[in-house]
Amino acid sequence: MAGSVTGLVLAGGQGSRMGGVDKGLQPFRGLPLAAHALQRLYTQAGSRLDGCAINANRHLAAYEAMGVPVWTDVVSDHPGPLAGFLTGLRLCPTPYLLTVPCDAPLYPLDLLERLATALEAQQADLALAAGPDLEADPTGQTHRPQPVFCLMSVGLHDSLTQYLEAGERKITTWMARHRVALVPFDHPQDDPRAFANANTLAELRALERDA
Ligand SMILES: Nc1nc2c(ncn2[C@@H]2O[C@H](COP(=O)(O)OP(=O)(O)OP(=O)(O)O)[C@@H](O)[C@H]2O)c(=O)[nH]1
Ligand SMILES: [Mg+2]
Repeated sequence: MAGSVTGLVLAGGQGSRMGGVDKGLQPFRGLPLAAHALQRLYTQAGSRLDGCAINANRHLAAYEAMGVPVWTDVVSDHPGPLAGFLTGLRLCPTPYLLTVPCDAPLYPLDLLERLATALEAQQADLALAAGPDLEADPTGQTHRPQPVFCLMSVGLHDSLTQYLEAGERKITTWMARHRVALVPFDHPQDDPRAFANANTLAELRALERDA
C-alpha cells in the first residue's frame, strides 16, 4: 500500500456544539485545529501517504492557505461525517483514503501504519480505530470504535452513495455492510487521550491545557 493513500482532514461540519463556529479554524496551541490534523497526517510513520486534502464547506480561503486541495461536500444539507467520506471517496486520486476529524489534535502518529497493516492482513474493505471511551470511563479501560478515523478503499464509493441516497446517515451501520478491521489502540505505550475530541469550546480549552 506504499504511496497509495490520500489523507483527508474532515472539517465540513457545522460545529453546532461550539456555537456554530468553523471548528477547523479554532486555534489549538496557536495553530488552527485543521492545520494540526494536517501536520499529524504528514508526520505519520511509514511512507504510505501520497498526499492530503481538507474537506470543508466554509471559509475556503483560510483552508486553502494550509497548502492542500480543499474539497467541499458533494452532497448538500450537512448529513454528517459520511458526507465527508463520500466527498473524499469521489475525489480521492489514490486507491485508499484515510480520514481524520479536525477536532482531535492528539491522534496517534502510527494511525495509518496500524490501520493499513490490519486492512491488508484481514483483507478488509475498511479499517477503523478503537480507542478509550473517556466519557463513559475516565480510567481509559473501556474502548469503542472511533469511526471517523478510517482507512478505506475507494471502491466503497458506490455503496456509500446508495446508502446516503436512501436517507441513511449512521456511520457504523454503513460500515457494518462491509468487511471491517477494527484496530484497538490499547498498547501500554498508547496515549489514552489520543482520540479525545473537542466538541465545545470548553472541551477545546481543557484539551489544550492538559495535552
Ligand atoms: N463534510 C461534512 N463533514 C461533517 C459533517 N458533519 C460533521 N462532519 C465532520 O465529522 C467529524 C465529526 O463531527 P462532529 O464533531 O460530530 O460534528 P460537527 O459538525 O463538527 O459538530 P456538531 O455540529 O457540534 O456535531 C468532524 O470532523 C466534522 O467536521 C457534514 O455534514 N459534512
Ligand atoms: Mg466531534
